[in-house]
Amino acid sequence: MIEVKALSKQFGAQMAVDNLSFRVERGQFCMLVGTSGCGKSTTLRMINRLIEPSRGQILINEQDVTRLPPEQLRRRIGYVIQGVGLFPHRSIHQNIATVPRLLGWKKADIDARVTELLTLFKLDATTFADKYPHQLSGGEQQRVGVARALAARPELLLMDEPFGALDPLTREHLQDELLRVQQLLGITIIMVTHDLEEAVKMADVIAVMDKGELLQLDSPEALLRHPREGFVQSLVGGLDRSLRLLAIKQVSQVMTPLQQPSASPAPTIAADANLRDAMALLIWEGADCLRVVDAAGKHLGQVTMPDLLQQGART
Ligand SMILES: Nc1ncnc2c1ncn2[C@@H]1O[C@H](COP(=O)(O)OP(=O)(O)OP(=O)(O)O)[C@@H](O)[C@H]1O
Repeated sequence: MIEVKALSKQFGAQMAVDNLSFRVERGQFCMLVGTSGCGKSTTLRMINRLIEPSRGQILINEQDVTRLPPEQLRRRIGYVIQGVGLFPHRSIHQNIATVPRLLGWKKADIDARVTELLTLFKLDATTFADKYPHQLSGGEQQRVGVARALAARPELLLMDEPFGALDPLTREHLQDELLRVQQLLGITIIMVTHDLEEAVKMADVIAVMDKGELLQLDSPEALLRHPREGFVQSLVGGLDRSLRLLAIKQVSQVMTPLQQPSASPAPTIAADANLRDAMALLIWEGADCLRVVDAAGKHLGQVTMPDLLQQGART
């Protein structure tokens, strides 16, 4: 869906991005990770032409967008940055309506879209539409920032450390929201983060960059199990690699049929919990088996300590 070919950006003598090539399919969530200054933001900003590439091509649906007028291109691409960048003197409604208005949508369509997006992000439309950004919490502002970026149904959403300034709980909550919305809308996302945890949790593919170059592009599991020697290995290869592997799978993916109930009933865990949480619960409860339940509390199966040890092991 989006393909970057031999993309480079030179600032004076410095190669901020050096001969970068990668492809992200429609509906995929791609994370760009790497240390500070490795060229992640520059890459993102070349895709929506806030920065002009020195060399290379960017194809969206096979069309070379480096030849399109930047304003026209940016209306097809949503962009969310850390700290949101909402217009302070415009209401939440006006903020979200920005691009649809530029595109000349009818008022009724704009109103309906604003309400739809606020509802999607669990913000009550009657309460929030007429508020101003300073009347919202950081987490609410960030949700509005994402809603605004999605307003005109862009084919691609670019996000530059969108949750970087939030406290850990709000951050986790918004990560879950974004994943839910992404799955619902099937939108393609490229997001920059310096947080490997966030990348592993959310991405279909992770692109690891260092000094302007792409070192590895892989699924979270492949990256954790087979990191390229050198920088990628030092980035992902800590002792907690096994726990990160557990964090990317859901309990429902590894559960087995429930055995006969034992004398002391096993603790329960939700089918959509991840395996790291299951491991934590087993340790905390001093148990060796958990019963897996759905949202209604119905028993679906079980996971055991040996199942989890196997999933987190080097293979
Ligand atoms: N407008 C500019 N003029 C000159 N150099 C720049 C400019 N923008 C970025 N750079 C340099 O290019 C390199 C890559 O910057 P970039 O912002 O893309 O890195 P990053 O990986 O996003 O870093 P961070 O995680 O700290 O945001 C850095 O060395 C930076 O100093």
